[in-house]
Amino acid sequence: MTTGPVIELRAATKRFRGATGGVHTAVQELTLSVQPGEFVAVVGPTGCGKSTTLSLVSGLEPPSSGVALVRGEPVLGIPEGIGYMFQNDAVQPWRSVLDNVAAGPRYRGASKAKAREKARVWVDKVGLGKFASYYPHQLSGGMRKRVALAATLVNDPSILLMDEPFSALDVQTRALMQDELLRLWSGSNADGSMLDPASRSSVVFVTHDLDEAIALADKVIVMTASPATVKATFDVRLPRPRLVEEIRMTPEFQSVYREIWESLREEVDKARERSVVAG
Ligand SMILES: Nc1ncnc2c1ncn2[C@@H]1O[C@H](COP(=O)(O)OP(=O)(O)OP(=O)(O)O)[C@@H](O)[C@H]1O
Repeated sequence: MTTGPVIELRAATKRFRGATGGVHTAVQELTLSVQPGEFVAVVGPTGCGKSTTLSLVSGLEPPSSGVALVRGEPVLGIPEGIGYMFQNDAVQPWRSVLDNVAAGPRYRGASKAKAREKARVWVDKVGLGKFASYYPHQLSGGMRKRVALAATLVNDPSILLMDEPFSALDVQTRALMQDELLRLWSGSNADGSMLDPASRSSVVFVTHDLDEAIALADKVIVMTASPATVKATFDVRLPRPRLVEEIRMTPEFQSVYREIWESLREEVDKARERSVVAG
C-alpha cells in the first residue's frame, strides 16, 4: 500500500528545442502532488502546457530539470499501472467492441478466452453488452468513447491520465460520459455502497472546461499561461456520489466556480492578449 502521494512533480521544467533552434519552455518549476484515490483536474489556457505535464508523469517526456516521481520513484520510462485516455478515441477500427476491450489483457499475456472474459465484464459495465460484436464504425461517438473507457479500465489502472477525453462530444453525451466515468471510478461494493476512496485509481484529468473540472474532481489545479506553472490549487468539497447535471445547479458548485474562475480568467486573458500580439 502506497503511503504519501502517488504522483509528484517537484520543480519540474520541460524545455523543447524548436525546429529553428530556439528553446521553448512548456512547463516551468511545476510542483504538484496527487494522493492515492484522488481525482485531480488540471485547467489552464490553450497551449499552456497541460499535456506536457501529463507526459512528465507518464514518462513520455523526461523533465529538463526537477523531478517527476510516481509512487515515490523517479519516472524512467512508462510506470506500471498507468491508463490513458485522450481526445481521440484510440479504438481499433478492425476489431469488434469486445476485441478492442480485450486487446489490453491480451497484450499483457492473457489467453484469448481469459482476455475476452475480462473484456465482457467491462463491455457490460459501460452499457455496451448488446453491441459487443459491433465494429467501431457502427457506433456513435459516445459509444466509441465508452469502448475507449472500457479498454482503459479493463487493465485496472492505479493511475488514470486523461487529456480532454470528452471534449469532442456533444454537450449531452459529454455529461453522460462524465457520470459514467465517476460511477466507474468510484466503483461499488456488492451491496451498492461506494468503495473505500483509497482503493480507487488516482486520476489526473486535463480539461479546458472549468465546469467539467469542478463537477468531476476533488482538487482543481489552475495553470498559468505559458510557460505553465501551478497558479493555485482549489479543493472541491462537493459531496459524492455526484450527478454532473444536478451538481452544477447547486449554489455550492456555483460559488466554487466563481472562486476558481477569478483565478483562471486572468490566465486566459493573458494567453489571449499574447495570441493577438503574436497574430
Ligand atoms: N514534443 C514537443 N516538441 C516541441 N514543442 C512541444 C512539444 N510538445 C509540446 N510542445 C510545445 O509546448 C507547449 C505546450 O504544449 P501542451 O500540448 O503541453 O499544451 P496544452 O496546454 O496541453 O495545450 P492545449 O490546451 O491546446 O491542449 C506548446 O507551445 C507546444 O507547441
